[in-house]
Amino acid sequence: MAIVDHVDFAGFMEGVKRRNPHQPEFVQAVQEVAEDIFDFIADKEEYHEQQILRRIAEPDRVVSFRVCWEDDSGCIRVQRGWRVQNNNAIGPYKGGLRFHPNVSESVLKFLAFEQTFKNALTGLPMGGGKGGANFNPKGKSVREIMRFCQSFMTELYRHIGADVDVPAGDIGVGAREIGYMFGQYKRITNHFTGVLTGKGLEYGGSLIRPEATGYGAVYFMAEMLANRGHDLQGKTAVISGSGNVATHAAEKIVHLGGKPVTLSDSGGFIHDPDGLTLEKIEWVKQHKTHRRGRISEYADEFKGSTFHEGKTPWNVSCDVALPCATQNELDGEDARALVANGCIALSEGANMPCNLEAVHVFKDARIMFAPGKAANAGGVAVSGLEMSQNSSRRSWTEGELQQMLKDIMSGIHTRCLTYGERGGGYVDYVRGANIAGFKKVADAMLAFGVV
Ligand SMILES: NC(=O)C1=CN([C@@H]2O[C@H](COP(=O)(O)OP(=O)(O)OC[C@H]3O[C@@H](n4cnc5c(N)ncnc54)[C@H](O)[C@@H]3O)[C@@H](O)[C@H]2O)C=CC1
Ligand SMILES: O=C(O)CCC(=O)C(=O)O
Repeated sequence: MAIVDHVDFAGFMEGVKRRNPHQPEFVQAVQEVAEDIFDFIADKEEYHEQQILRRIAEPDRVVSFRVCWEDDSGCIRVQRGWRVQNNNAIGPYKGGLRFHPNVSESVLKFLAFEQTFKNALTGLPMGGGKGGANFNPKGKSVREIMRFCQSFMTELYRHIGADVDVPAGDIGVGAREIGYMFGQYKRITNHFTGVLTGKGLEYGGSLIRPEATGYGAVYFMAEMLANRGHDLQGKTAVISGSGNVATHAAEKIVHLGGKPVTLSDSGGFIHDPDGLTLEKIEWVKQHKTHRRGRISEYADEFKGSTFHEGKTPWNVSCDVALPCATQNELDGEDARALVANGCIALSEGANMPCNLEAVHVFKDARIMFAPGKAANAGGVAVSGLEMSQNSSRRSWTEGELQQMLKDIMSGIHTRCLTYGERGGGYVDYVRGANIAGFKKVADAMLAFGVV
């Protein structure tokens, strides 16, 4: 007879905090999931007996390594790199790489943990991982970026592989950085395999991967609205960030008849009451990816818009909101302001942009709230499709991929409904996403026994 450790939610979280001291982001991500899972597994003995949640909340491994590189003045710089391989129960580890000064083991563990549930929700066979370095690309020359990427891959290459772990981009890592890293992987190993996604189209990349996360977050928003008899036509959207996810979310809002009115970066936000058009969004894309400029310059370029230094856009009145910058960028006070100003739906383009208090405010107000693990899964889903195209040595057309992305986002929405419907038309998407993602990974783990 097995000894079943029926630890309660408080005891479980106490253990997570004790085992992961000084890792607030990781503890926050585990708590958000555990709040729902404890309720779900209350009468499911095998999940307790096999300690499934405890095992998912302990990464399979965390690899940390030194990254040395030489700057343009000949000085040697030393950074720390990581790859967190959280769980590969349903497929090879999969998740992005982040280069940002605030990257830490805690941030990457939270992202790899979230990624495990997100990837399961897509319905594709991908486990969860995440990596990166505390490297600040801001102000670095192109040569410095290249040397850093090469040095990073010189260590990372031994831990990854097309059937082992397949990284991609995230904050600070776009097509340029993926190119430098793929080139270095190929040079070291002499293997041309689908070891990274987000690659250029010339060397194995997939159409619509750059657009997929932002478009997917808006498709998910449209699914939630449709479920309550609404659509995006004529809706004002407040968006944060001005990178890959934010600009493509703004673009899709325009395609679907909505009006995005804000974007932001770490310096502040711009407000354009007339709405960002496709031309204005293209200017932002060029400004950020090629000129590497600040969002404040938008207000100099486009009459009628204003820049708000050091502020976030959550006090601007809107119908829908898409936080697409970074974790914990929206707190309880911001959430109350959004609800008071008439926001009816929020879709998290970024990973964990809303803190726990904000999530509770949205749930209490019963607005439509899509957590990142459901809403921003379009990016990793198209990465999964890039892996399929690489393995089968073929390329799907843009039309085929657009349809697959839409179908995947719609499938995620349906999976959320299965466990999230709470009566009276209200759907708790956080609960729905957590339980649907957990169940798939947990059932695979049960099949493997104690490993
Ligand atoms: N790129 C992808 O496919 C996916 C990205 N995500 C998440 O979306 C978010 C944005 O990622 P990307 O757009 O890819 O990165 P990016 O590097 O293209 O853009 C990041 C944006 O966030 C802004 N930002 C960074 N720190 C900030 C801060 N402290 N305050 C305000 N703004 C800040 C930057 O100025 C930039 O506009 C991240 O949370 C990322 O993990 C999630 C799923 C997939
Ligand atoms: O495409 C991928 O593998 C990475 C996506 C990612 O990092 C994320 O979903 O947060």
